[in-house]
Amino acid sequence: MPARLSMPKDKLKFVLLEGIHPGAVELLRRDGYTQIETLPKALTGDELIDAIADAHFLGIRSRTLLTDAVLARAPKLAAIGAFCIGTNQIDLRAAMRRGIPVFNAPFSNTRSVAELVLAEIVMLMRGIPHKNAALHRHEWLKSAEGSFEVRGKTLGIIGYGHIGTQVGVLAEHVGMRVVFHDIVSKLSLGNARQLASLEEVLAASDVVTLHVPETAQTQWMIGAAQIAQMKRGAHLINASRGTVVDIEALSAALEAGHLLGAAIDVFPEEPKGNDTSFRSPLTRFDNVLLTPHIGGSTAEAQANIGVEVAAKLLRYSNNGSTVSAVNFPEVALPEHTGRCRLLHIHRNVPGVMAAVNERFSQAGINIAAQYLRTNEEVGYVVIDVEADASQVALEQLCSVEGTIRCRTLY
Ligand SMILES: NC(=O)c1ccc[n+]([C@@H]2O[C@H](COP(=O)([O-])OP(=O)(O)OC[C@H]3O[C@@H](n4cnc5c(N)ncnc54)[C@H](O)[C@@H]3O)[C@@H](O)[C@H]2O)c1
Ligand SMILES: O=C(O)CC[C@@H](O)C(=O)O
Repeated sequence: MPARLSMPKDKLKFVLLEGIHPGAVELLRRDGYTQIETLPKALTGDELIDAIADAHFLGIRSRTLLTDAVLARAPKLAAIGAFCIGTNQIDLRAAMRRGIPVFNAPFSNTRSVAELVLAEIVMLMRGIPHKNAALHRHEWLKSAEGSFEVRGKTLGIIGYGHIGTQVGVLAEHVGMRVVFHDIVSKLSLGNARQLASLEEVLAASDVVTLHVPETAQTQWMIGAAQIAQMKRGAHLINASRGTVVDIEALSAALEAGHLLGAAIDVFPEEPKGNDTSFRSPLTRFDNVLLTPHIGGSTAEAQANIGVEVAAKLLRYSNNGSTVSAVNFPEVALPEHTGRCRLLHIHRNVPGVMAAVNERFSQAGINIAAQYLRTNEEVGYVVIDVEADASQVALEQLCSVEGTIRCRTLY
């Protein structure tokens, strides 16, 4: 039996920004969704608000800022797909309070970032950025000065999560010693060692690479004091978030020769798209390898992310499942063939579920199945009823005090 949604699939609008992989569009179309708007870049201000005003599903990457004020202007928004790992660009709590689950791709580009970082370690240790820049200016710098093998050197990883662990494994394969710092006690892979503090890792490493998320704690966590704790002649790599490193402090350390080089993929201010120019104090340094936030931008990663996140949005739209949502109670759901499925998102306050069940009972509606998950603020209940009861059931549900959102799938 084909799915009957609260709105037919061809009335539900997807808006996909920031050049999301065409595989996502293909998957949505194959599932019967026809209203899919795509844009190659991020939007801000009125342009963003206009684009999402009547969207039911929104797909973004790292450059679209979704604040509570922006979400308030998207009253129909049912879910957000972050087609990347980081979700710091979204006010996750505000989205949750508005009944909007957010889905991401927690590891589809992990390997791509790790491979880039491994390559950067080798490039930096050999002084390649500097020599490459010189050759482009017709200067011949054939010299072994400042050029080292990575074998036997120490790599310090800050943030030993999905990416950090992969980087550590790859680095050990080329003979590096790996130490790391994480706020959580972690299982070390290979011979990696968790040191007692950030300071110890900074002091022990020939190359320091950052793989923390953007949080209040990680904002500017590498400043002048931390760089001073690094060995003279060490290298710094940042492919995490631009707000983790104080760029002025990094520039000063490069200027003073305290650091021999750096590879930076992420910046405090990044252009919204490829038609915008890039400015940074780091462009003046030959020994800094600059990349335009492409750690995760490989054909493989983008194709996988496109399909992974689109599939999560489809599952929520068609089935109600919130499994792997980053900001929402997770409800895993079986198929509901032959029945009508109602989704009810409510404030998690006493009496809501009692009111739901009482109303169904008074209206003589039999509940075939009920699934409930809550967190400290929000409850998400999914109720299956016989198809002929769907309209009455939806009316009953939507009028319960504390309701944030409700809709019917069948
Ligand atoms: N450059 C790119 O294109 C690119 C691609 C993917 C991800 N990223 C960034 O990399 C980040 C890390 O990705 P991941 O998949 O490894 O995330 P993850 O959540 O698997 O790992 C992050 C690790 O950092 C640790 N951590 C958190 N706060 C810390 C702190 N204050 N000090 C030390 N450790 C801390 C966590 O405990 C965790 O182990 C993402 O959040 C994203 O911002 C960038
Ligand atoms: O593709 C992007 O814009 C972000 C990539 C990366 O920073 C991520 O968080 O996955």
